Order: sequence, then structure tokens, then C-alpha cells
Amino acid sequence: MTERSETLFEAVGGIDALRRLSNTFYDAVLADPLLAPVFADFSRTHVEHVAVWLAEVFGGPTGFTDGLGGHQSLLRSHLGLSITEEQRLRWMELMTTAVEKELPDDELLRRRVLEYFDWGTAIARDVSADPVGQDLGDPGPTPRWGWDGLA
Ligand code: HEM
Repeated sequence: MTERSETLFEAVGGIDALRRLSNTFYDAVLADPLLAPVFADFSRTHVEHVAVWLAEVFGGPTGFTDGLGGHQSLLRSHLGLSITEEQRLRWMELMTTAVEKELPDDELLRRRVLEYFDWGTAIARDVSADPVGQDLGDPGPTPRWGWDGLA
């Protein structure tokens, strides 16, 4: 067990840090030849929605569940995208660079955050193989990620 009392949300620097992370990451995604076509319908609200999702996952405010459709809606956003493993790995590579640029120089914190992304991108890839409109059932509440991984 890790003996750190603050949440990952607090440790990364709160919503402002997550907004910076999301911004830096999507700038890189949209400039990347392998990923840009996947994000053809991208809008800037995406950057904010991802920051709000991450805040909730990392133990901060529950804005995604309260106002953006929660876990079910997050999963539904990825239906039909047919994400390949090559695309998932590039996503991870660009996110690793963004984490190194935007998050505090704290090795354990960065490792936990990247472990969440590794876990989450595998789920996104899985769901993306199902067609748009697929009934996902009840996926349960938004997952929480802490100093010991999935809570
Ligand atoms: C932990 C991993 C991931 C998280 C937390 C995440 C988060 C999100 C969120 C919150 C949305 C909804 C955005 C909105 O409401 O505007 C979304 C949509 C989307 N995601 Fe992900 N995602 C992840 C992995 C991936 C991967 C691996 C890919 C592709 C390589 C991907 C591609 C997309 C696309 C194309 C959309 C729809 C974009 C749009 O048109 O707005 N995501 N994602």
C-alpha cells in the first residue's frame, strides 16, 4: 500500500493541470498522421471533456457523471472507431510525452497516471470494435484510480 493521503487529482495539480495535459496531448494527436484521421470529428470541447473525465477518475469532482453522461457515455464515444493496437500504442506514446511535459516531476505519480492510461486505452480499443449503437448494458460507475491502481 502507498501511504500518500492526497488523491491523484490533487497530486497532479487539479483541473488546471489536467486541462494543460489534455491540451498538449490533443495538439500532438491532431498533428500525428496515424491518429489524426481517427479524430476527424474532433471539436475543442473534447479537450475539456477529457480533463473532466480524468478529474473524476483520479478522485476529484464528479463532473463527468453529474453532467456529461458518466461511464456509459464515455464508453459509447468509442463505439465503431475500430482502434488498432498500433494506434493505441501511438496514443500512449503521445500521452507519455504530454505527462512528462505537464505533470509534476514525481516518478510514482507519473507511473500511476500512465498505468491508468494503459488500462483505459485497452478498454477503449476493445469497445471500439463494437458498432455504433451497440447496447453496452450497465458498465457500473466511473472507475477510480489511486496510488494503488484501480480502486
Ligand atoms: C484512457 C484512455 C482514454 C480516455 C480517458 C478517453 C476519453 C475520451 C472522452 C472523455 C471522450 C468524449 C469526448 C467528448 O465528449 O467530446 C472520448 C472520445 C473519443 N475518443 Fe477517447 N479516450 C481514451 C482512449 C482513446 C483511444 C486509444 C482512442 C483512439 C486511438 C480514442 C479516440 C477517441 C475518439 C475518436 C473520440 C470521439 C472524438 C470526438 O469526435 O469528439 N480514445 N475519449
